[in-house]
Amino acid sequence: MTDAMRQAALDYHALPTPGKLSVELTTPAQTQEDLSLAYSPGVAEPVREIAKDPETAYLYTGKGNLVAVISDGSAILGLGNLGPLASKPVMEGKSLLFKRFAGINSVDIEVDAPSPEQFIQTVANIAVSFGGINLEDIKAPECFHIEEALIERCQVPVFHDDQHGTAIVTVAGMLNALDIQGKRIEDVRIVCLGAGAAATACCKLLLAAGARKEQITMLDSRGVIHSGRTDINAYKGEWARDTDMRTLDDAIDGADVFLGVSGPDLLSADQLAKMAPRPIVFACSNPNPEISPELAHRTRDDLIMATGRSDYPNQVNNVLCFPFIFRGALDVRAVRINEAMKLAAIEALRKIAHLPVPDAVREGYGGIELAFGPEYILPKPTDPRLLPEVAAAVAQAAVDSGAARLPYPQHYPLAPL
Ligand SMILES: NC(=O)C1=CN([C@@H]2O[C@H](COP(=O)(O)OP(=O)(O)OC[C@H]3O[C@@H](n4cnc5c(N)ncnc54)[C@H](OP(=O)(O)O)[C@@H]3O)[C@@H](O)[C@H]2O)C=CC1
Ligand SMILES: CC(=O)C(=O)O
Ligand SMILES: [Mg+2]
Repeated sequence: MTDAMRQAALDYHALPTPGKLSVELTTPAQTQEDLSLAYSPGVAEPVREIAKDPETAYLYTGKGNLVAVISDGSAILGLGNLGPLASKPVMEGKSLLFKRFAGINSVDIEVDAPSPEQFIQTVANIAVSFGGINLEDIKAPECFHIEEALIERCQVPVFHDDQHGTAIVTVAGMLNALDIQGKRIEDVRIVCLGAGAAATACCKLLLAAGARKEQITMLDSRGVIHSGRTDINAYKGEWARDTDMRTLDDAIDGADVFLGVSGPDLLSADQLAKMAPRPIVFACSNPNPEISPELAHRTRDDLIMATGRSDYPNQVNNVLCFPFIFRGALDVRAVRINEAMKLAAIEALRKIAHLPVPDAVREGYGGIELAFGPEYILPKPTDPRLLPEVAAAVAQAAVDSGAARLPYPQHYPLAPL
């Protein structure tokens, strides 16, 4: 990042007021009468109603359109465990994206918890305030138990975005990229660099989409996850292969797909050069990918290259999922976000990428041509069709799969924001 860009990023966060969010009122609060309705004595009436019937909280409070973005700061982007306070800009950023793209009110909550159990207890204790819980940037393996426990304990959808949001967008982009490269998911050899939250969920969902487990080689910071390893936890153990490969150098030879969800600059030009013809490289580590697009394109001209960033073509980033999957889930008051809802989101994302791109979207990206192909495998986050299409697909899947507590919304399809 240039010095000018770094300063612009800091200024963006500092000005015109520190941070990226504020709270606004939705009801009048000017007169004595307003105050006696908003606060004492009027506020006692909805209190009594909610005490009698908790469902009325969705009628008398903002709960139904409020998602908490919650982190312990243990895996902030690809920057590592920098603690809860340092994660706040990212969590505010996720809240910004919820509001901007799906009209969902969101608050960021950074939890300084000395143990996963205390984190779980803290989130479970406050979950009643929200329509949904978006867990963010919590490292593996703790994130798996944390999410499972919270799904069990909370009455509202709990979704670890780095696992499932990332996996949904990755699979949608991968299926489209494979089509362009003329390859079938059943046939391709996949190398996944990283064995944490994002990697595990992406590989699971790739399997659900048709990939074959024996064709996936996963690596952590110590190399290939193989059956001889005695230093791996049970989550990694699920991916252990009976193989002589030990390093990325070994694994990448002849691979069709590189999925990077690990850290910066870990795939070299030589390694990329050894991949099969027409390879697919998703270098998704943020802010710096496993290989820079410049180097990748200099190295070979037959690849499809994607990163997690907004400033290159093919952004594979969970922003394409979490605002819209929560919109659909909230609007049918889903009790959970299940596999059917994830698959519906994948299909909706894939489909939009095939449609002509609205001029307004192109203008926001410097007026460049955008059409389905190697440089455009997924819609841009600003595409106004994401909200109506993905939310509708998710809501319908929730209804059909029994996760919804309300019928398919009469006010759907939603108007673009
Ligand atoms: N584009 C997107 O939408 C998203 C991108 N990401 C990116 O994915 C990365 C991982 O995030 P997440 O899964 O949440 O974090 P986790 O902490 O859960 O996992 C990180 C994984 O990366 C591995 N790793 C670290 N360094 C290396 C290395 N040198 N070689 C191989 N593997 C390495 C770790 O290995 P070990 O297990 O040995 O410690 C671990 O398995 C981040 O860079 C993040 O920005 C994440 C979510 C969404
Ligand atoms: C995009 C995102 O959630 C991450 O890099 O962690
Ligand atoms: Mg994240």
